[in-house]
Amino acid sequence: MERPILIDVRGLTKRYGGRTVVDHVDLRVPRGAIYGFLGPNGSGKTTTIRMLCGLLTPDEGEGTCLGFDIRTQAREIKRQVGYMTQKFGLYEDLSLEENLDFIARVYQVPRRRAIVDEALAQMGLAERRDQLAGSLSGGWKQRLALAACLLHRPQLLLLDEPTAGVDPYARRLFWDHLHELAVGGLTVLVSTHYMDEAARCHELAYISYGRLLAQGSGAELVAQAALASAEVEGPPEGLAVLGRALREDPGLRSVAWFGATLHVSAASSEALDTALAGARQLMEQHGLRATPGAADLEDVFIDLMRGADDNFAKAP
Ligand SMILES: Nc1ncnc2c1ncn2[C@@H]1O[C@H](COP(=O)(O)OP(=O)(O)OP(=O)(O)O)[C@@H](O)[C@H]1O
Repeated sequence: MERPILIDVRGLTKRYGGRTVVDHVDLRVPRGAIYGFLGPNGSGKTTTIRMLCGLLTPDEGEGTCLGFDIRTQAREIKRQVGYMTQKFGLYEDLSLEENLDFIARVYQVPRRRAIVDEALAQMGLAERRDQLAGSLSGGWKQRLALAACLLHRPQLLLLDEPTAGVDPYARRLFWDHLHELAVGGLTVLVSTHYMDEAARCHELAYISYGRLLAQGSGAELVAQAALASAEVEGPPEGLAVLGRALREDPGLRSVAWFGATLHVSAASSEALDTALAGARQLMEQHGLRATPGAADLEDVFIDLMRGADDNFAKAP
């Protein structure tokens, strides 16, 4: 069964001082989706997310979020949105329970005490309820922040780089929790720079210089990009020499160390073969071997980033 569309917008555009920072973006997000926004710093991810949920009015474009008009019904949308910003916005010198209780009061959450208890239990924070928020590690702070923005039972959750600087295990727990919430019908828009997080999203949008360059599931984006890849193995000194040589080759899209191997990708298998054939002598000299590899999301995003046209630079 097709899931209902929760966000449906067309032509979203935002300009600041003559610069178009979001440029005619179209998006459809189904209910219960975890939708990831990727793109370089300053590419317009946060601005797009804020326009989608009524926090910012677009200069052009139209559409609905949660069935409400993003231009005229922003107030109704905001009531049903939970927003977790990049900075920890809770009170460090209040306990976990006091923080949640305070937020619940601000939102006038009914059955406040029961809801706060439930939130502490759900996030595995109950045992730490009396601990000061300022004494939590990064991963626990993120969990507390997530608990806080869910207290008023939003339909849509906006997460702006929610786990920056958090260790992989805490990140995994955080994401497992997001998936459980999504199964329950919550829709999540999340911006991230982490490839492992991108891979955990149901759908992705890649934005560069305000333009939506690619959209789809991780597997679809990898297939659409149709990059050809190879892994080169051998002595590290040889790989370093080869890496420097291949980075000068305009036929290649990326050359990067993956552990003890060099990962090379190109727009087509012909381009990859040509580049490796050109380096054959160097590879033989250093005892290096190339085997076919698989392009991944990181290759696709690096490729999109390098191919993007800097329309910001062209602004008057
Ligand atoms: N209120 C504002 N006034 C002027 N320029 C702004 C304003 N808000 C954002 N911008 C500019 O718009 C562009 C897009 O910013 P945005 O925060 O949406 O990018 P982002 O992709 O979320 O970046 P990051 O990954 O660094 O968080 C940037 O160049 C930024 O400087």
